[in-house]
Amino acid sequence: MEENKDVVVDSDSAVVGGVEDVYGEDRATEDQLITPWIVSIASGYTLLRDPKFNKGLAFSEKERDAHYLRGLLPPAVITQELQEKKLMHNIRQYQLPLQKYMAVMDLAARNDRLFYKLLIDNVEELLPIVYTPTVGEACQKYGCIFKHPQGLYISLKEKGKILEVLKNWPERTIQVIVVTDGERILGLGDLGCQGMGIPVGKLALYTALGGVRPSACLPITIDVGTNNEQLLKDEFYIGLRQKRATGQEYDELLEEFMSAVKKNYGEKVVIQFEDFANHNAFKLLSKYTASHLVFNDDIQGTASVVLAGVVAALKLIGGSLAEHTFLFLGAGEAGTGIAELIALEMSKQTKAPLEETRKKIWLVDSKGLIVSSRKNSLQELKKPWAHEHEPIGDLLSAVKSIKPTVLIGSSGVGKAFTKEIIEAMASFNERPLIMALSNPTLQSECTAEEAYTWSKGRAIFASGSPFDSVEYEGKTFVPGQVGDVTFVEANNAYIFPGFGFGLVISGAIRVHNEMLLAASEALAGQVTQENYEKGMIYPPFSNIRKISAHIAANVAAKAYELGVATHLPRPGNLVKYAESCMYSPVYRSYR
Ligand SMILES: NC(=O)C1=CN([C@@H]2O[C@H](COP(=O)(O)OP(=O)(O)OC[C@H]3O[C@@H](n4cnc5c(N)ncnc54)[C@H](OP(=O)(O)O)[C@@H]3O)[C@@H](O)[C@H]2O)C=CC1
Ligand SMILES: CC(=O)C(=O)O
Ligand SMILES: [Mg+2]
Repeated sequence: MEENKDVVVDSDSAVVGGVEDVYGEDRATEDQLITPWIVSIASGYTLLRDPKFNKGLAFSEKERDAHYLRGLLPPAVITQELQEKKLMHNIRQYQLPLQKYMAVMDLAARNDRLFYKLLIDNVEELLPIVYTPTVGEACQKYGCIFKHPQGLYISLKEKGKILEVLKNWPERTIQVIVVTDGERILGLGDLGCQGMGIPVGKLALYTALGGVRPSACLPITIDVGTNNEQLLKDEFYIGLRQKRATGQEYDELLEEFMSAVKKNYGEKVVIQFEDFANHNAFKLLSKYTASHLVFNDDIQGTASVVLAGVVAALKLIGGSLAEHTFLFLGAGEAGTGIAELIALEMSKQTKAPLEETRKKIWLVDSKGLIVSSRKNSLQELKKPWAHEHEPIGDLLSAVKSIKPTVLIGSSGVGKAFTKEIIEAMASFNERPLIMALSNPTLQSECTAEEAYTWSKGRAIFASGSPFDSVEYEGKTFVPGQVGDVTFVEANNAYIFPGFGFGLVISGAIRVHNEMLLAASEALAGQVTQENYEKGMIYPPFSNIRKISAHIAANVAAKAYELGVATHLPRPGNLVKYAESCMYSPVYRSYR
C-alpha cells in the first residue's frame, strides 16, 4: 500500500500537536502534506487581516461586538482621520524615499481604504513616493523589497494556461488592467519582472486620482525574461532567469494573453500598455487597437498631457499652435506619440493636411536630426518626421539651425539639455517652452534650476519628475513656480486616470485619437486664470480628482459621439455622473 503522506494522528509520533490541533497542522513534520484552509466569512481575525475590509482601531464598539473582534484590538477607538494623521507622521520620520515607499505599500497590504485616503489627501507629498521617481528605485530593488504579490505574474511558464492564471486572481469584475513586460521601465531600461512596481503604482493612481474602485484594477507583469545581465546574476531577482523571448515566442504569449483577457473580462476592460520597449509597444498597439479596448500610456497618454501643456502655454507665450516650431530630443514612444498628436491638433485647427502640419515638428534621435536622407534606414515610426534638411549630428546644432520655440526632451538621457542649448533657446525666444519629460529625476534632460538660471528666468519649464525648491539670486523658489518659470509635472499621470475612467463610465469598447484630443482639451481647460497669472501651464495636482472628472466626462462625451460607448442611455451631465461614480475611501459601517 502506498504510504499516506497526509497528516495522520498517531499517538506514538514524536511530533506533539498543539492544544485542539484537529487539523493536525502542528503535528505535521516538514515532509508531511497539509491542507491550506480558511474560513470564508470575514469576521474576527480574518476581518482584520483582509485589506479590503480592515479598519484597524477605527472599528466601532458595536462592530467589535458584532464581528467577533473583542480582544483582538486594544480598547481605543479612533477615527480614520486620526489614523491618517498618525501614518503621515510615521511616514515623514523616514529619511529615505524607498523606506517611505515600503511603509506606504505595507499600508496598502493592510488597509485599502486608509491607503487610498492617505494618497488622495496627501497627493502632492505621496505622488513622488508611489510614482516617479521613487517607484523607479523600487523596481530596481524589487527583488529585495518583495513581500507579497500585488498583481499577476504571467511568465513563459504559464504559456497555454493564461486563462487559468487570470481566474486565480481573487476579483472577478475587472475594469482596468495595466500591463508591462518590464523592458523599458521609465528611463531605467530593462528591469524584467521587477517592472511590476509600475502597473501597481499606475493603478494606485487610477483609484486615487481617477476614482476607479481598487478591486476593479488588475496590475499584470508579463515575464518573457530579461536582457539585464545584472538582474540575471542577482540572487534576489524574482523573474525568469533567461534572456528575453522574442519573435514568434513573444507574439504567441501576448496573443494568448490578449484573448484570455477578453474571454475572461469581456470587451469593456481597459488594457493599458505601460513601459514596453518601443519595438513591441507600437506593434501591440496597432495589432490590438481594432479588436480590444487598448491604450498605450507612453505613446498616447503622454501625447495628450503634453499637448494640453503646450496649448495652455500658448496663453503665456502667444501665437497659435501652428505658428510654433517643435524640436524633440528622443524619437521613440513618447517623442513620436506627442509629435503626432500635436500635428493632428494643428491639422484640425488649420484644416491643413497632416503631412503639412508634421513639417512644423522636428525630431532628433541617437543618430542626430531625422532628415529625408536617412529615410531608408529609419524605423517606420520615424519616417513621417524625415523632412528635407541637411544632416545634423547633435542637438545644439539642430537647435541653432531649426530655431524651435518649443524644446521637448523624451530621450531618457539625463542632462542632455546643456547650458549652451538652453541659452540658444533663450537667445531667439522671449519665452522658450522647455519640457524635460524623461523619468525618473536623474534621466531628466535638465533640472528646473538649470532651465531657470540658464534662461535668466524667461523659460517656461515643465518636467516629468518633480524637482525640489530652488535657490536663485538669494530667493527660494518652490516647485510649481519660480518667478516666471514654472516647473510643474508634465507627466501622463494627469491624463491616464481620468482617461481610463471616461472609458469605464461610458462603457467604451475602443479608443480613438479624437478621445485623446478630448482629454487634452479638458486638462488644458482646467488651468485657471489664477494659474496662468503664476505662469503655470498645468493645474495644481491637489485638484486632480476634479480634473479627472472633467477629463473622464470629455472622453466619455467623445465616446458617445463616436458611437463606441455602450453605457446607455447617455447620462445628461457627464461631469456630475463621473463624480458620482468615483470611489470614496471613507470607511463604511458594518451591520
Ligand atoms: N513625462 C511623462 O509622462 C513620460 C515620460 N517618458 C520618459 O521618456 C523617456 C523616453 O521614453 P520612450 O519614448 O518610451 O523611450 P524610447 O526608447 O521609445 O525612445 C527613446 C528615444 O530617445 C533616443 N535617444 C536615446 N539616447 C539618445 C541620445 N544620447 N541622443 C539622442 N537621442 C537619444 C532614442 O534614439 P534611437 O531611436 O536612435 O534609439 C529614441 O528615439 C523615458 O525616460 C521615459 O521615462 C515616457 C513616457 C511618459
Ligand atoms: C511617466 C511614464 O509613463 C514613463 O516615464 O514611462
Ligand atoms: Mg510609462
